[in-house]
Amino acid sequence: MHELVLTGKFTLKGEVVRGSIGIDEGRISAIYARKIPGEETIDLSQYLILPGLIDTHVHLRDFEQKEKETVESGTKAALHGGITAVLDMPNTKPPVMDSKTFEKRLELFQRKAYTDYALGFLIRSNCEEARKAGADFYKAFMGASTGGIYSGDFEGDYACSPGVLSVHAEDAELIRENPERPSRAEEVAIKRALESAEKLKKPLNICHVSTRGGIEAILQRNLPWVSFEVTPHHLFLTREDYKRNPLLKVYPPLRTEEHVKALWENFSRIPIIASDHAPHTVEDKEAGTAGIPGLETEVALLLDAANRGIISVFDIVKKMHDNPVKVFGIRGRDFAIGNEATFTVVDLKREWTVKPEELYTKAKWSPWEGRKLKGKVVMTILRGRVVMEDGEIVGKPEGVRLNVQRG
Ligand SMILES: NC(=O)N[C@@H](CC(=O)O)C(=O)O
Ligand SMILES: [Zn+2]
Ligand SMILES: [Zn+2]
Repeated sequence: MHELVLTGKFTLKGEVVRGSIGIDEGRISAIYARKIPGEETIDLSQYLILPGLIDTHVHLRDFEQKEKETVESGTKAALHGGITAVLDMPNTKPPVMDSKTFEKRLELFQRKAYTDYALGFLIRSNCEEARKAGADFYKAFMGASTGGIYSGDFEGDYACSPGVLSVHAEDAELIRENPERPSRAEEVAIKRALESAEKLKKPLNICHVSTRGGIEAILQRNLPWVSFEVTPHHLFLTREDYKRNPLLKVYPPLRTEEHVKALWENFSRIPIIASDHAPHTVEDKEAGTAGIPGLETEVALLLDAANRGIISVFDIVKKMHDNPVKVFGIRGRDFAIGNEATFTVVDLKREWTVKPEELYTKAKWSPWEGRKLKGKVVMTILRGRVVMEDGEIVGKPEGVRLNVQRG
């Protein structure tokens, strides 16, 4: 008799299977295409059980920017949005650029994280410290974004990275000369990053790709050790939305229809969808800071797109679970016997309207305020424990550090 049994439909190797998942001590102990007895059974037959989704690009701020977001508020927002693990970006205040600050951030997450987590380290001519920190992944900026830190020698920083390097690819010179950050600032930076990747043959993950030239350059080069992310805002919004709502200022900027079309033309070859959850207070946004919150809407936007037939639920699993696991070397998270019983449960039929007051993020605004979406995350399960149900966070901060192959 299993401690817990989930009954319902779940995705398994590209199929939707109706059956039961047996869970013991937080791990998957059985997967059956029929009902099985359990001390406790949760009937999820109306829903679809996905492997615990992972967001590889979030800014949880905290430290000296608690008013923008804290690890607590940001990871609660993640659970609310069906995200079971976050990769935390190091452009914090102070930035995570030395091993002491890295240790401090690790200790903060151990106390406050409601989701599992992997922590980043910002590389900029600090190779020694990067090695000492033993971070879960590394981050470099080729041009200034929030926090203003960027590499003087990107290739040198990339060469030094002890693990997977995520990169913000906008050319420093071009964005200095053109503050509106034209698409060529991204395209030039991506091409330069690909030159370095060709030479160094080390894992590189290009963040928030937003342009035709950018995505086509990566796909043409087709280097197996280069992956990339696309955000929901660059898929579902355009420059026209920004003209109507200045809060939608973000780096890289929202693009014209032409670029958005290129992302959709190549959608099947996008490895990772990540939110780039970049919370700022409304005051800061009105003062012109760049960044868009996305943790609590990203999965629902994709479910809504699945209901409209433009993507499939398997795309969500591939781009928010399977590929993040592969690219960042995350262990123990695959949907298989013996692995962690961590799931994102969705109701594909649920229609709802995005309301700022229902958000857990401190950034109490969303580009999709008032938007009616079909598809919602209804439950998040972490190692066999229900931690979010129908919008309520019912767990405690029991997130753990992801087991990644460390640099
Ligand atoms: N994307 C943004 O516009 N801002 C991000 C930084 C980043 O991802 O470049 C932030 O931290 O605010
Ligand atoms: Zn960035
Ligand atoms: Zn970012």
